[in-house]
Amino acid sequence: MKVKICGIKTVEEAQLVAKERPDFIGVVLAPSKRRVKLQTVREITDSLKGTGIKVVGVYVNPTKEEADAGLNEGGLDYIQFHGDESKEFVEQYKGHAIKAFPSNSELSYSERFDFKADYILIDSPREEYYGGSGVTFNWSELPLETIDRSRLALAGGLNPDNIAEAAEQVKPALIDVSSGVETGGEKDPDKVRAFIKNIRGGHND
Ligand SMILES: O=C(O)c1ccccc1NCC(=O)[C@H](O)[C@H](O)COP(=O)(O)O
Repeated sequence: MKVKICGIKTVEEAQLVAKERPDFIGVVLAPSKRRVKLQTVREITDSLKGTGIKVVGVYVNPTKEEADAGLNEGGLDYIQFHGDESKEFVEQYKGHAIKAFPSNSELSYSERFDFKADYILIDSPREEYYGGSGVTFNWSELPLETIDRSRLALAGGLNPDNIAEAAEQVKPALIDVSSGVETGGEKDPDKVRAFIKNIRGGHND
C-alpha cells in the first residue's frame, strides 16, 4: 500500500515529511489555502531528487498548457485531476495520471474506473471544497468486489486514528491524506509518522 502526503507548501515542509518516507508528496496548484506557485513546485521537486519520492501536482480542471507546465517546468511525476476533467483529457496523461472523484459523484464506480488513469482516487463527498476537506465517507459504499483495487486510491478525512481500520477494510493501492496530518494548518511530522506507521504495521519502511 503506497502513501501520499498531500498539500505540501514549502521545501522545508517537503524535507520534514520526506524523512517519514512516504511514496508520494502532493502539491496543490488549484485554488486552495494550500495552493503553491509553479516556481515553488520546482524547488520542491528539485529538493526531493534522489529520494525516490514522487511528486504529484493537484489541479482542478487545468488547461493542457497548465498540466504540461506542471510536468515539464515543475518537474512533477504525476498530475492529479481533481475536477470534472473528461476521459479523453485525462487519458493524454496515462503513466502520469491520478483521477479523483468525490464519493458522491454522479458517475457509477464502473464509469469512474473506465478512466485510463494510473490511480482512481475516491475522496470526500463534494460540497464546499473540491478536496482537502477532512471529511470522511462511508467506506462500505465502495463496491470492492467489482472495482480494480490495484488502481484504487482512498482519501477523505483519514488520520492516524482511523487509518488502520480504513486500510484493513478497503485495502487500496494508495492512501492519500492532508488535513488529518496537520496541526494549525501545517504538516505535523509526529502525525505523519504515526499515520504511516499505522499503515505499515509499525514499520516506517
Ligand atoms: O488540499 C486541498 O486544499 C485541495 C484543494 C482542491 C482540490 C484538491 C485538494 N486536495 C486534494 C488531495 O489530494 C487531498 O489529499 C484529499 O482531498 C484528502 O484531503 P483530506 O480529507 O484533508 O485528507
